[in-house]
Amino acid sequence: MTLHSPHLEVLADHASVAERAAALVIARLRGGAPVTLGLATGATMTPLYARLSEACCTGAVSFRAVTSFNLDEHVGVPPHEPGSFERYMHEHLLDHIDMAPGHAHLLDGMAGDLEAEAARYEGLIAAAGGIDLQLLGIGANGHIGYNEPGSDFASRTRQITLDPATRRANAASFLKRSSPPDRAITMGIETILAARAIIVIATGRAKAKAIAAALEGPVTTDCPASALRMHGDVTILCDEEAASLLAAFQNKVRKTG
Ligand SMILES: O=P(O)(O)OC[C@H]1O[C@](O)(CO)[C@@H](O)[C@@H]1O
Repeated sequence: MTLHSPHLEVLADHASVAERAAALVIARLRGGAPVTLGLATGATMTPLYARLSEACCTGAVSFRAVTSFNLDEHVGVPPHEPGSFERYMHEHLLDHIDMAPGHAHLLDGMAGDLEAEAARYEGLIAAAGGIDLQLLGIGANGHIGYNEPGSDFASRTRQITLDPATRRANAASFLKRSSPPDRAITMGIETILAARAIIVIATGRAKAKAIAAALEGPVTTDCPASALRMHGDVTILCDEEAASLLAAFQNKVRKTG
């Protein structure tokens, strides 16, 4: 197995990380050639999507030639309900940009046959020629998409049972339910690693352990994000809190401090 060192950028705070990520996405879309994006959800992504929406509004970027595939969706949560990733995507990005109708693909967590839904999605990604640029967040337990610890690095899109820690982290998004959903459908780790380039964004102290394990710990299914070191084109954008447990960051701070 060949391992790579992701390109790491540590920025002051969440706003600077979102600004930098937006600049990278906008640079990729400039010129108007067709681009297939992989999209993530979650609190980390919200300021990035706000900047991309704003940039589209002012004409600084267009999504007309973009096709997108979202990473994951909760099972059994209808699209209109709070906590649905489909609802999140409409609220934060899709309703504010000029993407062509039908070009934004989302997993259907309400599908009766989730295996067929996963196969449909993999087929659509393949038919689109694969993903050019995948945006990723990271869970506090190191998950990417909803590939929880223990997920096979050779996994493709499938149904997964969420960790109790992930369900606790999700609780605030599902206040109208007696408990957050226990299952999701997610692109697999191999599906994610098939993207031609990947940008990971991580902010806040709660992500520091996962970032340190992903970049400096062993490459192991115990930390799904460590699989990113098997990919040759990964950029990690962190704020100082998320980078705080990285030896590489601590050494730099010691030298410049
Ligand atoms: O940005 P958050 O809300 O901390 O979530 C972290 C990651 O976990 C997920 O919720 C699971 O896919 C992603 O949407 C997100 O990138």
